[in-house]
Amino acid sequence: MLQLTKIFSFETAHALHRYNGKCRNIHGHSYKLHVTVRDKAHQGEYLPAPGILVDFKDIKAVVQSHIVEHFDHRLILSADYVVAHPFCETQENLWVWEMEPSAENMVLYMQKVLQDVLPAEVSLASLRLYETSDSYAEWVAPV
Ligand SMILES: Nc1nc2c(c(=O)[nH]1)N=C([C@H](O)[C@H](O)COP(=O)(O)OP(=O)(O)OP(=O)(O)O)CN2
Ligand SMILES: [Zn+2]
Repeated sequence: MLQLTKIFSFETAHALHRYNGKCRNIHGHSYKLHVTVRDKAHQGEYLPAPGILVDFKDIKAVVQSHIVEHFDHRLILSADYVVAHPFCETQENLWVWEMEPSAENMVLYMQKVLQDVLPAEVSLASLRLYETSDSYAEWVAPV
């Protein structure tokens, strides 16, 4: 199986409603997102000129416009969190979600967005979202 991965970075603030610990308060992360795509039909043969499955630039353009530009320098909170902390509503960069903005839910959201917009030659194989250097959530396509 042939796969390609492109790595993205963005800064986002969030808080986890009802979390028992410091992450219940608004704080930020420098997220790293690893987007891996795979050939839909590759059988192991060399690729004809120019020898590429899909241009890294095309993956970059899609992920930048559909993910990074929406998440970068935003504050993401659940509707439940905002109800419990109404002062947050005044934040210009606020993005209210129906679910909690955990690493798990963020990666699931990204999968739903990206599955429909990637170049036709490839499908989404996995998404790995690093919240810190040693913590990540990952979605992996069923084989
Ligand atoms: N399963 C999850 N657990 C946690 C999430 C999450 O999204 N999914 N999120 C958080 C906090 O938002 C944040 O990521 C925690 O940051 P930090 O405290 O820096 O991370 P560590 O707990 O690894 O830091 P230590 O310094 O090792 O305590 C929490 N959990
Ligand atoms: Zn956090």
